[in-house]
Amino acid sequence: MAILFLVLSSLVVIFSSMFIKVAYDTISCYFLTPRRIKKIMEKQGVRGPKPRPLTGNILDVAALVSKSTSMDMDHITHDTVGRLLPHYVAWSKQYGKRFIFWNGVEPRMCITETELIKELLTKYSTKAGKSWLQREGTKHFIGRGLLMANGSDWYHQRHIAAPAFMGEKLKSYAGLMVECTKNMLRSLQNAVESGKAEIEIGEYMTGVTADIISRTEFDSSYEKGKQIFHLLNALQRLCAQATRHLCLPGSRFYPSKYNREIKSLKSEVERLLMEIIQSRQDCVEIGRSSSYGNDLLGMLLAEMQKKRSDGFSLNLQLIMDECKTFFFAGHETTALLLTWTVMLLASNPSWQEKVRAEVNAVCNGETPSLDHLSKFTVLNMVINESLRLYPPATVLPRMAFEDIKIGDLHIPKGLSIWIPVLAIHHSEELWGKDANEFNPDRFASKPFAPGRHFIPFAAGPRNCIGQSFALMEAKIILSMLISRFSFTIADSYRHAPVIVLTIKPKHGVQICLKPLNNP
Ligand code: HEM
Repeated sequence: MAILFLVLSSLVVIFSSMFIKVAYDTISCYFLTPRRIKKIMEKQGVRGPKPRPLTGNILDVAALVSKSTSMDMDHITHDTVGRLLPHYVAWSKQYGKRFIFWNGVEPRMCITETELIKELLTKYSTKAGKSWLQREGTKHFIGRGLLMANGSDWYHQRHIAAPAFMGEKLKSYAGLMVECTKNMLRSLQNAVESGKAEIEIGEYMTGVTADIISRTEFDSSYEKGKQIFHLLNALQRLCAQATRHLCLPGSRFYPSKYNREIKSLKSEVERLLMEIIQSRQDCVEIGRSSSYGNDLLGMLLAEMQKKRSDGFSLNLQLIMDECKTFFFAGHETTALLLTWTVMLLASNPSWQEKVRAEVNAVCNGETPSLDHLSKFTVLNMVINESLRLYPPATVLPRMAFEDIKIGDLHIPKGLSIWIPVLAIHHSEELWGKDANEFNPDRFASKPFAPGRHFIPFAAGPRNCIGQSFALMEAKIILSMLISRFSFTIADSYRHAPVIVLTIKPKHGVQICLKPLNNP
C-alpha cells in the first residue's frame, strides 16, 4: 500500500512539474517574451500598431492587403508598393522608418536603412535566421533544407551544397540550359503555328526552369519530376493556408482537414523522392556505377557516407528536405524573373529592340555560349531593372537568436527584423524621382551599391546560393527567346501583381508572339 502511494505521488509530482513547465513555456512564449521585447524597443523609440491577443496584427495586414489587391491595376504601372505592402506604407507614415508590428506573437521590426541591413546580413549569418513561425509553417513543405536551416546546421549544409553552384560545375550546366530552352522554343513555335493568338508566357517559363533544375541538379527530366513539382505546389499552397492558424497555441497538433491533407501530400512527395534516391543507391550497390553522380543529389548522397569530425551528419530525411528545397527555390523565382522581364520588354518595344540588337551582334546567329553571356550588357541592365521592380522575394525576415547590436539599435533575442525589399527597391530617396519607372539605363550610368539598396538575392553569407545559376539561366533563355520571336503585350493582359510568397502576376502574362527569320 505504502509503495503504491509512493508511486502515485511520484507520478503526480512528475506530471504536475511537466504541466507547470509547459504552462510556463506557453505563457513565456505568448505573453512574457513579446512584452519584454516590446518594452525594450519602445525605450529605443520604436513603436507600431497595437497588437491583438494571439493574432497580433495579422488580421490588420490581411484586411489592408485584401482591400488594396481587390481590383486589378487600371494600366501597366510599376508603382506597386501601396498595392502589395499597404501595411508598410500606412505604418511607416504613422510611426516612422523603423516600426514594430506583430505576426501573431512574433514581433517584427521593419528597417529600411541600408547601412543597418548590410550590417545585419553580413555580420550575423548564424546569430540571426529563420524564426519558429517560418520554420513551422514550411516544416511539411521544405523541412529543414538549406532555406530554413539555422546556426551551425545551416553553415554545414551551405558548405555541402555550395560546390554545385560554383566554378566549373556551374559552367558545365550551360549546354543543358540551352537544350531545355530549345525544347521550350519548339513548343512556342508549335503553339504559334497551330494558330494560338495569345500565349501565357508564365506557363512556359515555369516549365523550362523546372526542366533545367530537374536535369542539372537531379539528373531527371521535368516529365519525370513533374509529379513532384505538382505535389510540391499543392503542398506549398496548403502550408501557406495552414500558417494562418499557427498563432493559436497547439494548432499544429489539431487533426484538421489541412493537417491531414498536408500529411498525405508530404508522404506522397517523399515516396517519389525516395524512389529517385533508392535507384541511385542501388546502382552503386550492385556495381553498375562507381559513384552517386556529379549532380547535387549525387553530392548529397556521397556526403551522407562520410564520417565527419564536426558532429554534423546528413541523413535521408535531410537529403529529401534539400531536394524539395532546391526543386522549389530553384525554379519558381527564376520563372518569375523571366515572366516579369518578358512583360516589361513586351510593353517597352524600344528596349526589346535594344536587347535583340545586342544579342544578334554578340551571338551572330549562334546559340549563346558562356563567352557570349559575359558580353551582354544591355540584357544585364534589363534583368537588373526587372529584379528591382519585381523582386520575386519581396521581404526578407531574420530573427535574432541572441542579443545583437546593429548600428545604434540593440536587438533583443527573439525579435525578427523585417526587410521590405520591394519598398527599398522602389524608394525615391534611394533611386530618384523615376523610381517607379522602367529605366534599365540606371544600371549603366549611376553607381549603385549591390547588397545595399539592390538586394533581390539578399546579401552576405546567407545570400541566394543559386544567384549565378539563376542569372546564367535567365540570360540564356531570354537571349534565345528574343532572337527567335518578337512579342507584344496582349490586349487581354490585366496588370495585377500579387504576393503569394513571391510576386506573381495574378492572371498570368499574355503576349502575342511573332516568329523572326533567324535560324
Ligand atoms: C531570380 C531567381 C532567384 C531569386 C530572386 C532568389 C532570391 C533569393 C533570396 C532573396 C534568398 C534569401 C532568402 C532568405 O534568406 O530569406 C534566396 C535564398 C536561397 N536561394 Fe534563391 N533566388 C533565385 C534563384 C535560385 C535558384 C536558381 C536556386 C537554386 C538552384 C536558389 C536556391 C536558394 C537557396 C537554397 C536559398 C537559401 C540559401 C541559404 O539560406 O543559405 N535560388 N534566394
